[in-house]
Amino acid sequence: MALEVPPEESNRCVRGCCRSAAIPLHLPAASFSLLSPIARGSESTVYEARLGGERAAAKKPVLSTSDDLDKFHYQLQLLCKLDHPGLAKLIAAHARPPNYLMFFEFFEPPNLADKIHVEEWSPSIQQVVNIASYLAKTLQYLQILGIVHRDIKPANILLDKDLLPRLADFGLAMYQKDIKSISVENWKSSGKPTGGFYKKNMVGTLIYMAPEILRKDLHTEKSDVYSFAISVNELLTGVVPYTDLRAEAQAHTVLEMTYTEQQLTSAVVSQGLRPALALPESGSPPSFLSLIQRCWDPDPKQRPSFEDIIQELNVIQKHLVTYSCPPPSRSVNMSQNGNAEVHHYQEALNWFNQGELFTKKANKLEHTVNPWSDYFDQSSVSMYCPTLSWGSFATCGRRETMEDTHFMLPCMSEEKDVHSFGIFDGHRGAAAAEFSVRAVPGFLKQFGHTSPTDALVEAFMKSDTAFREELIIHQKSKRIIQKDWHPGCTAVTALIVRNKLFVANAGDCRAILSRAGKPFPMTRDHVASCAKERERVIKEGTEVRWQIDTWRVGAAALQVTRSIGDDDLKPAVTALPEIIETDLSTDDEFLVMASDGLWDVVGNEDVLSIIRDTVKEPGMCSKRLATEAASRGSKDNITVIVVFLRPVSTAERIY
Ligand SMILES: Nc1ncnc2c1ncn2[C@@H]1O[C@H](COP(=O)(O)OP(=O)(O)OP(=O)(O)O)[C@@H](O)[C@H]1O
Ligand SMILES: [Mn+2]
Ligand SMILES: [Mn+2]
Repeated sequence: MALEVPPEESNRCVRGCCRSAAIPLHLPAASFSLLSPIARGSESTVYEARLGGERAAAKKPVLSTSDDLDKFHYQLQLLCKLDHPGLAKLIAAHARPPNYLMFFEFFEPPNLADKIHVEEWSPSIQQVVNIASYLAKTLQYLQILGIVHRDIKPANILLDKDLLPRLADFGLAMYQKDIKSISVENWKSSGKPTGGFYKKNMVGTLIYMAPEILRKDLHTEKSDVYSFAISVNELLTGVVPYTDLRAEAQAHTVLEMTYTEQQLTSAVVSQGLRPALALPESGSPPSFLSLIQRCWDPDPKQRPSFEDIIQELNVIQKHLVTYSCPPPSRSVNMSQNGNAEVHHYQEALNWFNQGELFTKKANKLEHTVNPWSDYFDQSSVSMYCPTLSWGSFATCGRRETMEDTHFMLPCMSEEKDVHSFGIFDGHRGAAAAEFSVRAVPGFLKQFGHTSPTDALVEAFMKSDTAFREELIIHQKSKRIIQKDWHPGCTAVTALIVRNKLFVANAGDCRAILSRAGKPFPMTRDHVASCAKERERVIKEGTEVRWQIDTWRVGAAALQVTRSIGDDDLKPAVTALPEIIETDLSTDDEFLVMASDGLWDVVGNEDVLSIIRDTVKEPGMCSKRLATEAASRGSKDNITVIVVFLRPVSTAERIY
């Protein structure tokens, strides 16, 4: 049932200052009923209401002084002028004594603040960017009308069915022209923590206030830009601003003292304190993080406008779409099908192709047909010969994008006794992992005339340099817009030559052998929490700091200490692999290689016993391990390769 709107001349508030042609301003009492309260604020109570048979939200302000009444009329006038899909729309009002009420479109709770902190919703990067972009468009609409909102925070952002943001609470909104000077006192009176989430001694809205406001300067749309950035970062980190601070000196002081408003104010104003920015490892593109930082610049003039923000977010959105999840297990058997399978990954820059091209470009002449064929003494007839079967499984897991890649290159030589398998776990995008999955095996083949160890070292080092050079070329040619983008990947590669197994590792992927029924590690994790690695990185001139929960390397706060790519952290975060070599014997049942998505939640012993309980088919075993990791709560991409090293009996295969 539609609400009837009286003719415009008579559709006015009691004072006559608020008018509308579309929104009824003095509803008959019988047309609405207030149900239960949704929220009780310092200045109003919001009720769920029925209005003309529809659900609505009714905001009933606390009106104790004539000043409050003036504000009500100001707000109503302003709301009558607004119509935008990003707003919680005013649908009716009752602007006559004794009942002053505003009715809004109803949005199912929770609001964005409760969604993050009560429901503990952790949105994907795409969702965060979408919300930010939508919100920026709404704020640009307000800015064009000359309106500043002045109370942007997650508690004032409602969510529609599609989880798109609807900006609410125009209690502090003003026309820019009406703003003379706003004192901190005005702000405080409106501030209210949402639920019990803010630290007791912290005033709600204070944490979203730009330094110039805290200094009692004028509020401009750039102050809204600041609050926008604080809110977006809160969404990205899931952390209420300033309740979790990095181990920086200034932050320490604030943490250890009782957090008073004045102290926070002065830290924000004079020391440039800001909430902890999301880590690049969370998967946030560096360009997104840099945008947030520029939006909370101390100087309002340096902050981008909403128009700039919208444009930058557009580019980021496009980039995120390009790196969406490729179908799992796509790269399986690529050695046999060659280029045929490459095309599934359509994008401006195909890093798979780039990696493959590079190895061809680098060495057209010499391509070892039978790598390592004469490296081993042919005469030893009694030499043990493992019988291989292999399989893999790769999944995005809970992540939106797939940044793991892997290759399986069984029987890489004609003599059928040379095999190679590799996993690459990308960070800061999938580019390095996609490049390396082609480059590493490509280079490996070329070094068949050297020792397997040298070949592995060369393959890693060459892939690393080639990738970083390629990235720079594309940055120069403007095919990549982001200057500060330094993707990388960890890498593990196994090379089996007859009875010898070599595993090269850089980073935190892992390979273990099941040897005589016990796990036999073939890799060591290269992470900053390992003292030896930490010392090495520091010696190479890059800083390692304890941040949030662990040791992290450099400004990028990387947890791994070796990788391919990560140009900004070279040479400390080296691509030089650590190689472990062993002779295979009848004791060796199988080899398991996986990205850290598995090892984070499933230990070495568990991996062995899970395989023992699974049908002896390597693909099934891989899938079982990945599924187990997902069910144990792994938040990462998961890639598993299982290689059986002994003939698997039919009986074992079935049971
Ligand atoms: N249209 C709506 N639909 C559903 N819930 C709403 C709606 N409008 C407001 N709410 C809920 O009521 C809460 C308070 O609303 P609002 O922010 O407008 O009131 P306020 O008194 O100005 O609050 P504050 O003290 O934050 O200034 C919101 O955080 C939201 O949870
Ligand atoms: Mn509010
Ligand atoms: Mn308010």
